[in-house]
Amino acid sequence: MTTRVRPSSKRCAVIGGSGFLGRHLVEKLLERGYSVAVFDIRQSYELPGVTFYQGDLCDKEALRPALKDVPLVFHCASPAPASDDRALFQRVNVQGTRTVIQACTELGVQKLVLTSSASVVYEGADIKNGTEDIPYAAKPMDYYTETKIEQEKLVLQACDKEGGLLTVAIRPHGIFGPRDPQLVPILVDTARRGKMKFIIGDGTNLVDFTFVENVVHGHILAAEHLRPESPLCGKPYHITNDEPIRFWDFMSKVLVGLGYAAPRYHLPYMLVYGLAMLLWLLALLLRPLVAFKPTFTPMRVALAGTHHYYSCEAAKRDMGYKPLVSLTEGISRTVESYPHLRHGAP
Ligand SMILES: NC(=O)C1=CN([C@@H]2O[C@H](COP(=O)(O)OP(=O)(O)OC[C@H]3O[C@@H](n4cnc5c(N)ncnc54)[C@H](O)[C@@H]3O)[C@@H](O)[C@H]2O)C=CC1
Ligand SMILES: CC(C)CCC[C@@H](C)[C@H]1CC[C@H]2C3=C(CC[C@]12C)[C@@]1(C)CCC(=O)C[C@@H]1CC3
Repeated sequence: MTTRVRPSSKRCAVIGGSGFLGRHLVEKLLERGYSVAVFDIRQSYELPGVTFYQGDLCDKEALRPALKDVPLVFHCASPAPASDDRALFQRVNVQGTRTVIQACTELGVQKLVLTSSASVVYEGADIKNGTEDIPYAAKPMDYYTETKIEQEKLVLQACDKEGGLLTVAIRPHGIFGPRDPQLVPILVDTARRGKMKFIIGDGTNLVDFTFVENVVHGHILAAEHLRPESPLCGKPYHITNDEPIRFWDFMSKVLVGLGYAAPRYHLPYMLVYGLAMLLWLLALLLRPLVAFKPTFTPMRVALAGTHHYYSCEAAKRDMGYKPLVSLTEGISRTVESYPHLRHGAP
């Protein structure tokens, strides 16, 4: 007779746990008494209570030891959204997620919490207080979004209430906070190159930016409320700060907090969007000869010039979600965490 070890309910695995969100999630899980297995293609830190497994999530054999005897798995790995490598996105976000689901099923994992993205419904037009029933983007604006849609569908369809794997997807938007590798660093780099003088459009567009600890809180609540009888099974949930802010006010607060000037001069949205499209095409055509990556991609220009904020009422109703850190507090903690990016820092 073979005896299966009953997994401790305070054990979990975080795929992508070396990343920005993943590490914040791991730290909070440890605080809450979980022991954590981190699976990632790279190891970026060491912490007591964490066992690291280094490997590619597309490789089921590599995944197995990390997910063995673990009842709860968080999947928050993805290639960086700024990449334009379509094959990589397909391989990791789509094929890799299939592999994760198979491994979870074979190993008897009970719950899988996916980090999806609110951008799965965004295609460049305004979204105001968007709810989870908005259809997926019919024309995703980039490969990242295209594959996040496929990934979310795969995970939600894998939900099996009859004793199998339970799944839920968290859709954060505009995550920011200490150690974020993209939003603040890209913003500061653009400012240092003298390109953050302009406001794209009239500057009144409202957007969600979500402090990383609130995103973590949403993930843990989702995991703890996911049961066969709960409404969470097979559903996506927006997790935001519930404080939409003008895109350009947020950018200005971060820039000014770090000692840079706030953008002042307005440029027409359609003009900048057209230029971004042109640059993107040029980069594509010239790729065999020269590699250049425009800062102002069509996706970024659209995000900077349209409304995109989402309702988190469903998360409040079904899992008792409430943001723990306000936008003002989140911005000030973020700014303080980047002394090396301050204006004039060596
Ligand atoms: N940063 C943001 O504003 C938003 C992020 N998200 C989602 O949140 C999740 C986490 O994003 P971040 O922490 O910002 O990114 P990140 O780049 O800091 O972390 C992603 C992690 O995934 C790992 N990874 C990538 N490919 C892998 C592979 N083949 N095998 C194993 N590990 C692999 C990376 O090494 C990295 O540690 C992603 O799923 C992303 O789509 C969703 C909405 C907004
Ligand atoms: C150059 C400037 C116009 C903009 C600089 C800031 C941007 C780098 C960020 C502003 C909104 C951010 C954002 C994302 C990445 C970084 C920004 C474009 C995501 C695309 C990250 C992945 C997601 O799932 C959605 C995010 C939306 C907001």
